[in-house]
Amino acid sequence: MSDNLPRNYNEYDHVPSTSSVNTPHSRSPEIFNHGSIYSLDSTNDKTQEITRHKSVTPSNTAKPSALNKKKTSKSDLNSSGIKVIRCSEQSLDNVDAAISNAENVLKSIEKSPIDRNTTMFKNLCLSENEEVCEDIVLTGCKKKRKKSRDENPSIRKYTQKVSSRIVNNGSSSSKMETDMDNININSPVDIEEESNDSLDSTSTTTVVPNLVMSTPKTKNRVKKNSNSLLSSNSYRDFRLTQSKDTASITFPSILENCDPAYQYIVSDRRVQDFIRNAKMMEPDDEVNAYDPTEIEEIINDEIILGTHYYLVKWKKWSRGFNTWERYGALYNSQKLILKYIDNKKTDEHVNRSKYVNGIELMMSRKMISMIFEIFRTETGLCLVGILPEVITGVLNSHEDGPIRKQTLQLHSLQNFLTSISLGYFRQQQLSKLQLWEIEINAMTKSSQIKVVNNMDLEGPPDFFGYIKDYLPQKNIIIPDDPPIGCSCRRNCLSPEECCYEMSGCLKAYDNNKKIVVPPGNPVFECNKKCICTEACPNRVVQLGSKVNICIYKTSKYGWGIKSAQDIQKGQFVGKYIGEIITVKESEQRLKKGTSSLDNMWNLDFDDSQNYKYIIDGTHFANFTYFINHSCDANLNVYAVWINCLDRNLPELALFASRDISAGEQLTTDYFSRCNQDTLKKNGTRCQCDMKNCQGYYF
Ligand SMILES: C[S@@+](CC[C@H](N)C(=O)[O-])C[C@H]1O[C@@H](n2cnc3c(N)ncnc32)[C@H](O)[C@@H]1O
Repeated sequence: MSDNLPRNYNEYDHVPSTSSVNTPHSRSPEIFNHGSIYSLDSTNDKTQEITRHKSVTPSNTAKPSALNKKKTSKSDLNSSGIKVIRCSEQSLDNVDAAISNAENVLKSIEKSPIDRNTTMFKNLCLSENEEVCEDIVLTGCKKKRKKSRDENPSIRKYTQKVSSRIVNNGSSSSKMETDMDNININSPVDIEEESNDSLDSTSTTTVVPNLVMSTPKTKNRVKKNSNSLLSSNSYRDFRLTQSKDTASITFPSILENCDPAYQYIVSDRRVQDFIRNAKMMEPDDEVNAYDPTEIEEIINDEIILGTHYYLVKWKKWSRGFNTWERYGALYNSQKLILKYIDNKKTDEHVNRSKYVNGIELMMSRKMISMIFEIFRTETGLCLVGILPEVITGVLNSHEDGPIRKQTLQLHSLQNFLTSISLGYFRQQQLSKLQLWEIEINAMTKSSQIKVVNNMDLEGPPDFFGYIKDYLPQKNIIIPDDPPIGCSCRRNCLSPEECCYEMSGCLKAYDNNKKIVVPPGNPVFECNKKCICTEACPNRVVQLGSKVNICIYKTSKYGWGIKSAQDIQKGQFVGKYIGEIITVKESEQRLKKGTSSLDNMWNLDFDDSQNYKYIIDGTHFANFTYFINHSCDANLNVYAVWINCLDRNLPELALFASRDISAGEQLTTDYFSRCNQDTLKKNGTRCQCDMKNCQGYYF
């Protein structure tokens, strides 16, 4: 989103608006005219829980895992603190096999760079890594003191250390101990396989109400092939058993969740040297220099063997994927280099220490892309499995033999190790995505959300706080006490004067809870003062979405969402939420550039001139944050009132505008929510590729 930061803040009238969905025939609900509603002395006591994702912290990634530390005796350590395993004859055979396989891979890359045959990588796998993978186990329920709502911070920061995240409150119980003991997180290889599972739409909708997640204190080795928390199945089981209790789950740190072989490789100084030298093999390619618009910042430089390298932070790639690039590859990015040099003069120390996390990829982005292509398969990305002792053998082997052979070996090794390193990063990425998925699902009541990135190595989006309800600015109160409700018979199936009628509006839903009124009609659901139950057809948005969705990386415009099941026309899909801020505050945020226009909606359903509030989803939102624009969108937006009857504070609900098949991307029409007059002047190029694509959106 960083490239789409606000344009001139005077374009403020582009902020998505709900007024545009208000048809000329619809009118403000009568209930709005009861002045008393607006002077209700209700307080907004909704303390909601928020998880905030941040990218992995330098200290997390730089530290060797506890796992390795435990297994390594002092005498085994070499200068880099890594256990060195002497090669047996068999290992040396493996070494030869490794090198010849690496060479085959190299040849295949050269011959057919687009060939994504997985067997190349299967060949590269010298042995199954099951034996060396430490499975990580959930430690089972520890009786935790119940936390009151007041104790819970309203905004919690998510770090990869996963420090004590309270997902919900409740009483503790010993029942959990037995249930939880069977839940574990499998090896990364298992995770990779499971990451491509599709969501089962028939899965349970039971919520995890009381869950405390914490950093690992103990780690047990568990049986191979045991259930993985990270698989959809065990996750569902887990959710089913924990309905009333407080559970303690020990999460592995990201590093610990990686195959030790990978950790071993990327932290070995000699391996780093190999990879570093691999850069020297690339041509100094000024013709194909990178497009500077892809680069966010240059953050470090180093001279290696007489060649000047720059550490590049790429737009839309997290810092873990900073790469070292030769000057030639940055030929068109002179301005960025100058800017870096300028910054360096003024703030060298901060600049240098800011991003360095010890395991930056010591290779160019081109090399990453090339090797990354080999990892990619039809169904996702595959990984290399390898034993640490094999790597040791490979590393040691190049020291003997004739020079020509050594050179060849070195060449193969460089590529081989680069591939392995990428596998390591893939593991890290998958772990991060899975942890984020768990966090999101713990906050999502009735549906399941899957997170998938098979496009590149990026982890969860940075700086994104996941919330489940509006987050009002400090001085804004969202009333939660409607003055009136209906008393229709048969759960409103025989309406006398149902809520929508009292409000002078149309009946929005049919008896199957599908929306039937066109966009622009206000929706009045039954509220807490009504006598009807949840089965009432006029209670839909308030019960939460039942649609399983997948947040995934698209090939064209970053993250998006797609349906993980078939959706029927009129079905409720989700609420657009974010911070509720005043118009003035939104102007300031846009001016300062701290919020993005792309993520703002005016709450101007009732009055497009004098509305008070804006939803700002830039920093806090739910999955709807990722909805992309399409000129042929399949979701419509409606303003819905439930327990808050303030005309300025409707909920924004998304409903399917047609039948949608599983796997289809879910989109809205950004046009429908902004001032059409100035569109062309300020439009952003649209890449929806629909037949009716207008070529741009606001
Ligand atoms: C509300 S965000 C949607 C999530 C976003 N794709 C992401 O990765 O965070 C809107 C941004 O997505 C991208 N986007 C959405 N729809 C698009 C479209 N039809 N064509 C091009 N870019 C689009 C633009 O970068 C836009 O600023």
